[in-house]
Amino acid sequence: MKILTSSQTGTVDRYTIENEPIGSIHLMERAATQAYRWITTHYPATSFSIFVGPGNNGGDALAIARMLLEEGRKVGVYLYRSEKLSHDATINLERLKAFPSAKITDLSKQSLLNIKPTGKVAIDGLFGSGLNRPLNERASDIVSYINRNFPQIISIDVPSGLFCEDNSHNHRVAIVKATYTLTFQMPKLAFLFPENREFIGNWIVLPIGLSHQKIKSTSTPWQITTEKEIRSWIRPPHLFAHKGTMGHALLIAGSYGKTGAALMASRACLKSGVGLLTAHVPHSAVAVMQTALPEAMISADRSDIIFTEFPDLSPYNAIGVGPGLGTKTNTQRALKELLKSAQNKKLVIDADGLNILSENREWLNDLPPQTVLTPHPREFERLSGPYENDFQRLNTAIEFAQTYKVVLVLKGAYTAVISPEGKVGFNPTGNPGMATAGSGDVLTGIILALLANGIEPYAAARAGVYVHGLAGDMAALKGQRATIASDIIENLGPAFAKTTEL
Ligand SMILES: NC(=O)C1=CN([C@@H]2O[C@H](COP(=O)(O)OP(=O)(O)OC[C@H]3O[C@@H](n4cnc5c(N)ncnc54)[C@H](OP(=O)(O)O)[C@@H]3O)[C@@H](O)[C@H]2O)[C@@H](O)CC1
Ligand SMILES: [K+]
Repeated sequence: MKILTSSQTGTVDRYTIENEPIGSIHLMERAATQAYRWITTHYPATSFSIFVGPGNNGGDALAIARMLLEEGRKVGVYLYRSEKLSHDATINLERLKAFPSAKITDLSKQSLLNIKPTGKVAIDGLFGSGLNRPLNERASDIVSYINRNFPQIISIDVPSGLFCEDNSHNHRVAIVKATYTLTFQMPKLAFLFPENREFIGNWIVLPIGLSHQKIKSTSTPWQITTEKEIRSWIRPPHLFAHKGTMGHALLIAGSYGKTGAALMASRACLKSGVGLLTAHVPHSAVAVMQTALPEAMISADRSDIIFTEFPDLSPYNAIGVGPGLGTKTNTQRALKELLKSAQNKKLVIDADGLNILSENREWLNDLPPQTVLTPHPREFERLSGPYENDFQRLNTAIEFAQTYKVVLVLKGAYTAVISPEGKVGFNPTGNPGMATAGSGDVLTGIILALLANGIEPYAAARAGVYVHGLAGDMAALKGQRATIASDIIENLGPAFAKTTEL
């Protein structure tokens, strides 16, 4: 699913109006109807305070108010800047006034202290995608009033005061904190940044029939990964598949006390459809690995406790390196050698592999093209330097992927997978229960398997992140809090089946 900027959405909006053809007032009616239906389904017998701004976001809110009145609900309508309403909002205000029961308060003529709220749920239609500057004092006061006085807030299209993309220079105190955001047609980029979570609450996309053709032809670097895409990348094993056609992966992982990382990444890799897996581990871990995971072949390091050397790479289609490695000098040296020798291999680097890279940033220039790096936010900060907010972090990450020609997996809620060309695939699956020890090792194992299968690195990373999240969601059905990495691994079978086989 594409994510467009607010100005691109405006273009699609105008195109739809001209080409469907549909009057803008009818498009507003369609949007308001969708929101009204959602609201009445989820709030069957509630009264509402409806806050209305000067633009078409306000127009939507006025139409919703009328629909609720028609149904016999009690609503109070609170108008901000009634003297300056948009054309379609004016039409909807007139339509609303036709209802004798309409209770309309003009906020420009009232102190907020004298306002009596109607019910406990606010509908926020102050500003939407047309916000073009941070809110002034009066508008900020209204936003604070809403945030303070209503335990539940439903924002129409966008929480008022939030810009759809860049909020670097915004006043964060002047943004509505929605319980639900009912957004039209496509999510907005700002919804995917963890720092905006307190404003957006749960977001729901309501389709309003904007031109598919125009959306398709509008180019954007931002996508949300869909199951349909995953299916096109991962095919179920064909009838004549054998372990040779599914690839041979090499995983370099573990150090004394961290054999678990090697074990979890290996198990996840095997459970993700690799043909053969060789795990290279410190000598002392061999017995544990062979006992716990008889399906893996083992390559033993001459060191008992850390990674210091690697086997001949020619048998392997893909290499994963990093989980539980430690950052000892000899390990660093071995990693440097590995990067040199793996120039024509598919490679995924995680955890301590990334920490070693951040201590030796010049090595980034020597990574094999399209290497997959999977940092969590702190690891990325160590690699790229500090950033001030999530929007800036995304831009830094895009630049980073382009500069070093790598696939960057920026882990977190809505993990962003960035291609060397700067395309971004946000991931919709997963839950907070997955922030648990070993979860990253599991992801490395999955991506390694898909790389060994021969899937292109950008697709392998997006698919890996998606299936990892889905397996985590399935595990969380038995309790988010109790989810551990092994539960994610156990659910890889059903998660792959759902996305690629059923
Ligand atoms: N996408 C679609 O297809 C559809 C979109 N629809 C809906 O339309 C919404 C977009 O409507 P929109 O463009 O009229 O903008 P909106 O957000 O209402 O605000 C603009 C107004 O606010 C003002 N203003 C701006 N910043 C301000 C500030 N800081 N402080 C004070 N004022 C400020 C600005 O005034 P000005 O800049 O001229 O002073 C202008 O008057 C969209 O979110 C969705 O809800 C649906 O109806 C149908 C289909
Ligand atoms: K709004």
